[in-house]
Amino acid sequence: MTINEIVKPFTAYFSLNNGLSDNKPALRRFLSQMPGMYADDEAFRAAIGEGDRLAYEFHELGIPESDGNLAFGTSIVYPGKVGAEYYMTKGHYHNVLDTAEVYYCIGGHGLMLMENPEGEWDAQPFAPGNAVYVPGRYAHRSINTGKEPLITFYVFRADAGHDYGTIETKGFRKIVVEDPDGGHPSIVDNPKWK
Ligand SMILES: O=P(O)(O)OC[C@H]1O[C@H](O)[C@H](O)[C@@H](O)[C@@H]1O
Ligand SMILES: [Fe+2]
Repeated sequence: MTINEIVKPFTAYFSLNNGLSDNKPALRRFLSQMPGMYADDEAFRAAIGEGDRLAYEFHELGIPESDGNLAFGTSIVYPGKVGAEYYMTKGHYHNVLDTAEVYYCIGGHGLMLMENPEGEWDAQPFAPGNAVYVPGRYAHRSINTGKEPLITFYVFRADAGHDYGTIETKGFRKIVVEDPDGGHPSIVDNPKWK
């Protein structure tokens, strides 16, 4: 570790009400930044046509990406759907594939959808108080299946990096859609999965 990578003790504030921090501006992801990621292209075009929507935002504090450091912050996925598919993050693998991550749910309801290159997949429930463990080798995507913002606090080793390309190309095996009878979330095969 070089001298400018030494982090001094500090405290960051994240609101328990909306997940936002005043330490650093959040990085915002609008629907238009996720072309092709939702299953229903027509519904996606229609959604963008009505004016772009903020799908999620997250705080990345800029901790040096070196071994021994921890990256942490909040992620806020807003309620909404593209067609029947709930708003979600892009999702990613870690560049250092065997890096795990913990997400602690502060507010809202949803699912953490995961899959690994071995073909296993899983979905764990986000509800206030739940800490979801994402093991190494699992790509992960947060999905808001509720009516309130889904707010999570995450921690992972800072040198893990993000691999977005694999998911952008292949997609996840599963998608989470609102069931037409009853409005409950259901996990179904992704018709676009490659
Ligand atoms: O990176 P995305 O898949 O777009 O998700 C947004 C963010 O979600 C979480 O907060 C992760 O811990 C971040 O590392 C990630 O960048
Ligand atoms: Fe991650």
